[in-house]
Amino acid sequence: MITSSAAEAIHERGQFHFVLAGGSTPRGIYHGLSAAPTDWSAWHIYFSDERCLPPLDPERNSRMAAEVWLDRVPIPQAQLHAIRGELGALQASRMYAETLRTVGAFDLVLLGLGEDGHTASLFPGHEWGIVPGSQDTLAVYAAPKLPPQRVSLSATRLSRARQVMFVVSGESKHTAVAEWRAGKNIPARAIMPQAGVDVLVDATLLVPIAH
Ligand SMILES: O=C1O[C@H](COP(=O)(O)O)[C@@H](O)[C@H](O)[C@H]1O
Repeated sequence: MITSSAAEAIHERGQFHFVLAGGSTPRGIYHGLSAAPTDWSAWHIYFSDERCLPPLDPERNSRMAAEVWLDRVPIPQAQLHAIRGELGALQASRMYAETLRTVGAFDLVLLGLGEDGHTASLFPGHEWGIVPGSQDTLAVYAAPKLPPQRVSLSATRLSRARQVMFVVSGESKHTAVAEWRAGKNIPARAIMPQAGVDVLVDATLLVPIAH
């Protein structure tokens, strides 16, 4: 699905602007991508969120993607747009807003889902950036999942995309998926691209949810 989305974007516009989910769920997907037959010179990589930790910290979203995929393929360095989380939430979010200033709609946004319904670093009870004209990036403090300081793309910016795909895996996500299906206003629901979203769940989440 990712490679076909890339092929279509490259065929139509000569470039593929792809936003990555963080966390552990997409690890296997990224690893698989490292062997994909594609024109890597056309790929532009962004991150949906980042944790404010040193660049080589194993909990950094950019670190995981680099280890299993990005360090193994010839995407030009200037097209790899990491969020500089090591600079702290405010400075890193301002710098990333500047990075995104000239970038139009993303071709594909990949997102995960946390146990509490968060996506990227948009957490329940925090700012999600949903009102029209919201900033592209948010500095996040006191996140309920460590580390407390993060940077996130806003829901508005994540929704400016031709395609948005959620990947959700693990029984611990049952409640969040059930709440989402039931129409509860969890952060994932705030991602509303014109074309709607695709949600890929693993088999453990397809069984009926017991009440
Ligand atoms: O903290 C985060 O959590 C979510 C979900 O992560 P997962 O490990 O349960 O897959 C992730 O989508 C987000 O990018 C990340 O920073």
